[in-house]
Amino acid sequence: MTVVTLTLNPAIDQTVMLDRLLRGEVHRAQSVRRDAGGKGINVASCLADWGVPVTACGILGADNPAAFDALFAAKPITDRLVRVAGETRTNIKLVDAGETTDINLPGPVVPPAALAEVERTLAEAATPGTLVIAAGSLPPGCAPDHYATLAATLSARGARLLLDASGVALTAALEGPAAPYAIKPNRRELADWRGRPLDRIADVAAEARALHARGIALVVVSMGAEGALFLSAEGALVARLPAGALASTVGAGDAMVAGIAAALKEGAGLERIARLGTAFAVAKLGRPGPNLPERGTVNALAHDVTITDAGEQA
Ligand SMILES: Nc1ncnc2c1ncn2[C@@H]1O[C@H](COP(=O)(O)OP(=O)(O)OP(=O)(O)O)[C@@H](O)[C@H]1O
Ligand SMILES: O=P(O)(O)OC[C@@]1(O)O[C@H](CO)[C@@H](O)[C@@H]1O
Repeated sequence: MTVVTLTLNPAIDQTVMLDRLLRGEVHRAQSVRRDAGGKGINVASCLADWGVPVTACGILGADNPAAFDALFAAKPITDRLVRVAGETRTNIKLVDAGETTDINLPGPVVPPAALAEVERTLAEAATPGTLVIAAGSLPPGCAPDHYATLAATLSARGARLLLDASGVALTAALEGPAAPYAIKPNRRELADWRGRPLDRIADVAAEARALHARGIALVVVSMGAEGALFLSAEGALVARLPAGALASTVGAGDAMVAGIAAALKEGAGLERIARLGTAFAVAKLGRPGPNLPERGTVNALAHDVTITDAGEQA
């Protein structure tokens, strides 16, 4: 199974470590780092660390590609990103006491010709049987139903879409004519879409079941420190693993998506998907940037994941 990521709104993540974040105050940062990012890029980076070669499609600003060029030189990621005039956005991540405050910029306007070029490269890469992981916000210039259209195109081509989106892009995809193969919203994104709080895990499971009934084969809802719910035709599980020291929570959800994709590539069932997704996420939490430790460490974490039946949750 070939794996392709689609990142239409990548970012350079500028992570600033602070002792304590105080609104309105002057802060002296402990340290700062810059990583090539954006959800699909982070997924590609984690998959590459696990040993899965991946093709990265999408958009990149032509004026500041250095961090991305370095990532693609260091890891087995085939760069099929379409260059557009201007800069890739820089997103600010303020980390204090393990908590992250995100300031995400809108990103540059993407011209229609560039989007058409992305469609061409994606059509070449997404042969039948391919898993396409579309992740992150849509840039200005992109139609809000872009992912909904993509779900239909890929399904007609015999490729599968794993979608990690939020807001109107997620709503359009969930309510469009073709269901994505899999989705990974976080709990808040799912609650925003549903228009009601999902305070109990039973509420999350009920929404996931309803989405599965609409044709989404695999529904994963990440819930931060509470773990994640995994639901498919095989059943509904909650997977949890306590994290050690948190280096940065940025991209934990993307690492989980990478773990899900790695398990799908193995042809795994729901429990292995839940174990590997959780292990990737927790492994990433211990490191800054979209990076995993070596395979043995991730496998040991996967072994330690606690799996419970979602029906047993309050
Ligand atoms: N503090 C934590 N302790 C243990 N596991 C965690 C913690 N934070 C995140 N995780 C793991 O990482 C997974 C993904 O985290 P989260 O739900 O925050 O995703 P997200 O909101 O999509 O993140 P992001 O957008 O930053 O990538 C969780 O389902 C859980 O398995
Ligand atoms: O603005 P979006 O596209 O929703 O999210 C972008 C982003 O926050 O997602 C990644 C973490 O998941 C970061 O690398 C990046 O800055």
